Amino acid sequence: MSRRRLYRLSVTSQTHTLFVAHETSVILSAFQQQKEVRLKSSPADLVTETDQQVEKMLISAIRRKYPQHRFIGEESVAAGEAVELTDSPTWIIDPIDGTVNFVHRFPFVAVSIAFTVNKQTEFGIVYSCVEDKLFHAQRGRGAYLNGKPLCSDIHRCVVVTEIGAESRSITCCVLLCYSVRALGTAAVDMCQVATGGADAYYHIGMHCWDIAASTIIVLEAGGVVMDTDGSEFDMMSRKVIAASSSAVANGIAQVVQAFPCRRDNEAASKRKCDTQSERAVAQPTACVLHEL
Ligand SMILES: O=P(O)(O)OC(CO)CO
Ligand SMILES: [Mg+2]
Ligand SMILES: [Mg+2]
Repeated sequence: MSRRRLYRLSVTSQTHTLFVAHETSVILSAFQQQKEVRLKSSPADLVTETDQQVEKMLISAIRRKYPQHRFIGEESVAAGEAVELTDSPTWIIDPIDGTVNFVHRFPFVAVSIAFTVNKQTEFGIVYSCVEDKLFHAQRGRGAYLNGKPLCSDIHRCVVVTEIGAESRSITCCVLLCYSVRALGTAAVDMCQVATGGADAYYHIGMHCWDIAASTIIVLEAGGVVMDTDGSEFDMMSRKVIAASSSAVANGIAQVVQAFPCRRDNEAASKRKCDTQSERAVAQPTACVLHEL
């Protein structure tokens, strides 16, 4: 199957073409290779050369075309850039969503790209590279998987979330629903809701680059996105429920237990904890390396 996919997306009245083929071929060719792994904010927050390389490639390709646009990129933020979502056209990029999967060759890794103007998401792209599944949505124009329209018409009561250091509320949903799944990539988890493969996704602790693109894909597929407390979704809050209907989303909001979580756009000085961890453990761990 050809992995060269071409997007034609209308951005602020201009039609432009965005190739993601080259960037994703970099991920696929590195997928089976040995990787040098570094830790960021915690032992489960990994980064590889490929994450950094793909983010640089994407940003420089987009910047050549749109020099005035702004960027929020996961690895640029890890390198010290501030997270600032303004009214200016802004690209929110997660070069590899599912880096732990990528390191372990668990075949769910995605490139996630969202584009916002006036803080509103205009379009989102999630490319699940190994599956060769390309999700995209544009505001008001629907959501698509490999070019075919998506709708969220299925109620199978399967919920996706992620189980990690900051995922303290999983047990409440296990008791509530039929079954819980975790694919290791928030972007692909949420796209499962858009396809109807799962009824809902919820999480506290993901970042804007993990969920920005898949949020508009869920909405354009007919789904619902809200804060885990049932209030309006806030891209910077790091709290999200995505569901096939308001009833399902509200049901989850009623049982999710809140816990403190720093906003993405909190001042860098207040994110001291992450920075200290990065300095302390900037080398591979044995538990990761024995798999390589
Ligand atoms: O692999 P990443 O980009 O760190 O994202 C993880 C969550 O932090 C999976 O969604
Ligand atoms: Mg991510
Ligand atoms: Mg990532």
